[in-house]
Amino acid sequence: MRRARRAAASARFRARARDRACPAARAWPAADGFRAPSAGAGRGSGRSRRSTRRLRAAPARRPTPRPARPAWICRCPAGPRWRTRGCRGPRRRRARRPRTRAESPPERADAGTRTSRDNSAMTEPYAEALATFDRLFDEAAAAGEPDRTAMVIATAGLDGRPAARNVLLKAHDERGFVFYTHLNGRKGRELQANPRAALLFYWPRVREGGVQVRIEGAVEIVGDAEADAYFAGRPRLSQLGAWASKQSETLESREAFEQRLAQIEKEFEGRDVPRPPRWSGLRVKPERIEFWYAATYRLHERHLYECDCTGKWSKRMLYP
Ligand SMILES: Cc1cc2nc3c(=O)[nH]c(=O)nc-3n(C[C@H](O)[C@H](O)[C@H](O)COP(=O)(O)O)c2cc1C
Ligand code: PXP
Repeated sequence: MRRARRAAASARFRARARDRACPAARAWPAADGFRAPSAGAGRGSGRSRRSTRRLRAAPARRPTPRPARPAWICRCPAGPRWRTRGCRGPRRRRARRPRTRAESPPERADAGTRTSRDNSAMTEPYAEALATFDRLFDEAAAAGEPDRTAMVIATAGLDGRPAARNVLLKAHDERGFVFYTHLNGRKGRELQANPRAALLFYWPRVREGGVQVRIEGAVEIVGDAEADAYFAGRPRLSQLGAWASKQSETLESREAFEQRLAQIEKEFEGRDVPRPPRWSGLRVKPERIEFWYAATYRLHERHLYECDCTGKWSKRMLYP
């Protein structure tokens, strides 16, 4: 009896400690896993979290696992508590642009994935880096890059083994660079354990010989409202696919996936498809942004913007 009371008190203490911890870490939804909507589960348009929950077969609820101690120092206000003290395809003729980096970005209605901009919240070099990204992003569209939003994201779990794969940039602003994925997949699991990532864009058609952009930073999950809004705008089949895919798990056969998809299609027939609870957006909050401009004879130009541990941004050039 006394042991049970002690265990309950200790669980409460752990939960309080977790709630005080880094918001980036605590915001991950419970890893209670993907559950296909069960037969006879909740009906109705069902966008709310509550109805989403009803769609899942009732699993034994496990508490949100406390993320393993990240091997980095969190800079958020709550962070200190977590510190562990520790020639490239057909060439198109393009008008030559002067390579002035500091000009302001063109204002365009079709600003791609760009969302808000609030210079007041940014220190000057960071604002300049984001403006440069915006300008190059526009140039990538004008130059006919097949998909300027494709970026490689590199992660490493606690075993330190790096892994890289492509994802699509869906939003970017001063808060960071957002993509969407399954949180249960390899990248999702690695980022939960070690919420840091590196992003890489390569636009070979931009400027004279191509541009590379490297972004590194901490990763946080986007809010439910933001993820719901993005998910609601996806094609229905993509929405159903998000339910059907147990991303990164072994798939016995393509038929098994198709059957699963058909079953889920039936389940949601005649109603909206809610966002699966473990499918969401992840935002990489830049701490380093490097622009690499190709030059002949490998005499490239590299401009690095970085943030120190006090949040102050600076800029310097690097040898190629
Ligand atoms: C161009 C391209 C874009 C992709 N975009 C995404 C994406 O936005 N989200 C995603 O989860 N997977 C995307 N994928 C698939 C991933 O590269 C990867 O195969 C998948 O996310 C599983 O990765 P993981 O096992 O490391 O979690 C994309 C693949 C390509 C080739
Ligand atoms: C598995 C997966 N999820 C999400 C995305 C994000 O893109 P979209 O929302 O446009 O499907 C992609 C893009 O390839 C993807 O492959």
